[in-house]
Amino acid sequence: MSKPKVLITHCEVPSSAIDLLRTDCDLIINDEKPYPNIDQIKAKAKGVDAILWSSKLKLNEDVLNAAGPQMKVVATMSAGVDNIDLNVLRKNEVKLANTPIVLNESVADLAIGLALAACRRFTEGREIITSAKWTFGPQWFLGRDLFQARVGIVGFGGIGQAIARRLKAFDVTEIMYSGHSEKEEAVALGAKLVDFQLLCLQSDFIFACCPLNDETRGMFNAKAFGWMHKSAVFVNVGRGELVVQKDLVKALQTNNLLGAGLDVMTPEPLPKDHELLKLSNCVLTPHVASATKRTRDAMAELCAQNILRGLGGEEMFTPVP
Ligand SMILES: O=CC(=O)O
Repeated sequence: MSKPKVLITHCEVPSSAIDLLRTDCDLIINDEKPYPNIDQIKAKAKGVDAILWSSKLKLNEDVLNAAGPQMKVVATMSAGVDNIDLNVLRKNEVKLANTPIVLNESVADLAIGLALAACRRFTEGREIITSAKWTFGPQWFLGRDLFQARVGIVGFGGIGQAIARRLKAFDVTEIMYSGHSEKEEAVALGAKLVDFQLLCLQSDFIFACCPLNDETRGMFNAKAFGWMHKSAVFVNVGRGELVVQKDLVKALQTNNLLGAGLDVMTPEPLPKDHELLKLSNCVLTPHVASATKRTRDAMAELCAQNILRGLGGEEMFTPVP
């Protein structure tokens, strides 16, 4: 019996995942560097039974059509599925799995890193050194503490909770979160459900880590930044489109926020002359919150296991409903 064909959309998917798939599947691996475009992916997708999708590109009807009706399983190497047309997958009875949970700790680490980098003014500090403006004074270059701060977490899923666990070690005064319903896990973390406006009004640090969907797109807009106080720090490890970016730029330019730490932005990659890069009170990382060796290996292996289970007709470990 012939083996199922699996397309791996990026040649740098960790080898431990490739090894898991290799025995039972014929693999087609995209080898374009640094990453393939959609036409290159579509060309290789023809006739495959499953795809390990390691790409920020849109997985839509075109891709499914290019693959053909036999294609029944997609495993995306990401927690977010906002680049995947879920309706089209559903309509074509294609099973989808993502990689939640395994990346929570790495993303939470980076979120805390960005919060500290923003509140202690890392970007500005480096600029001061490189422009030979380093001086000294008891009031010079003051930042704010995460210690004893009030913190708001928007999106209290696995990542939000991992951030909250780290915040306990910083002795924060209060952890608030917003969302649709009270989370059981919040009790042990001493986190309190509040509405989004109150969270913005009362938090010294605001962490955005919710999924991007029609409800959350653009929720951090001029109004929300207006609710935040001038000494607040905004951190985004969710998706750039959660934010109306021009409103954030304005809030930072006018010092209506102390600072921002962003792992995600719009567009990605960000052009090198973008406004965000001109702001001393903004710390940026290039969408790498899950980019540690351990986590990327775990994400890839989970994708491989999901593909094997999906192709074998078993329940996948982390199906997207
Ligand atoms: O952004 C990264 C992810 O969704 O895993």
